[in-house]
Amino acid sequence: MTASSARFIALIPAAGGGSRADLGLPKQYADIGGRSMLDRTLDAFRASPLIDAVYVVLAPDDRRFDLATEEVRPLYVGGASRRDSVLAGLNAIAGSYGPNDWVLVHDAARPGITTALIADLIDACRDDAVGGLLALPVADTLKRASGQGDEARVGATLPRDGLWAAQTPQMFRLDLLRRAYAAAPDATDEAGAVEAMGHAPRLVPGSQRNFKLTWREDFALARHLFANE
Ligand SMILES: Nc1ccn([C@@H]2O[C@H](COP(=O)(O)OP(=O)(O)OP(=O)(O)O)[C@@H](O)[C@H]2O)c(=O)n1
Ligand SMILES: C[C@](O)(CO)[C@H](O)COP(=O)(O)O
Repeated sequence: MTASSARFIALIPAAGGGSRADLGLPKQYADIGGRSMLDRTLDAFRASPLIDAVYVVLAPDDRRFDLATEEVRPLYVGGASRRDSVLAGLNAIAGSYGPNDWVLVHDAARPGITTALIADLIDACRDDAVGGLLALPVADTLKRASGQGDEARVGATLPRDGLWAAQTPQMFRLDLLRRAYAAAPDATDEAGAVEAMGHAPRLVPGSQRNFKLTWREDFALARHLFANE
């Protein structure tokens, strides 16, 4: 298969427990304007003409997933960490694709993703030797804390020049990403694992609407932003 005929596969890790949001259910199933966050996140991938297949990585004991349409294929192989879930998903699909097919890994917890952002990432990376990710330049002044909780104080102000906040999707070739994650048990994103192999992933401007819903208040904001979409 030539680089230009490589396929584009979406892999959506959705096997987390949502402990920081503390909503009483895994946050991917939290309601945003009448539909679950996971259903909303999948919209852009189902609608993208560039995406050949969409997989969702679920916890092995997940009984809530009910979106089993032909467009979305569930993989009940989630693990203890995001990295474990993504690697298990990659291993589950590896027999069906070639080593040079592209995998776009996207958090179920980022329902603001759009077909336009997916196209931006693919356009920027499809001819790249490594791959890349959506990200945003850091806009706030950064403080390193000394102490925790009520005792937290500023220990230092850090230079933010050149710093970007990583979003998803993160897009890498299937074989490279499997090897990278297998060698990086503590990686918190795909790019980090690939960087540890000595590569420099491409940074592609994302969007503030593609924020990750982590805390309870993030869901109130998402309902305000996305309920009419
Ligand atoms: N063991 C895990 C942990 C996380 N994820 C997924 O990875 C994405 C980003 O993770 P995060 O926002 O940290 O979700 P949770 O792990 O659910 O949240 P928390 O860390 O607050 O428990 C989410 O779509 C989440 O479902 C996963 O598939 N498997
Ligand atoms: C992958 C990610 O969304 C990039 O910002 C982020 O690293 C996930 O972090 P989490 O701690 O698993 O939420």
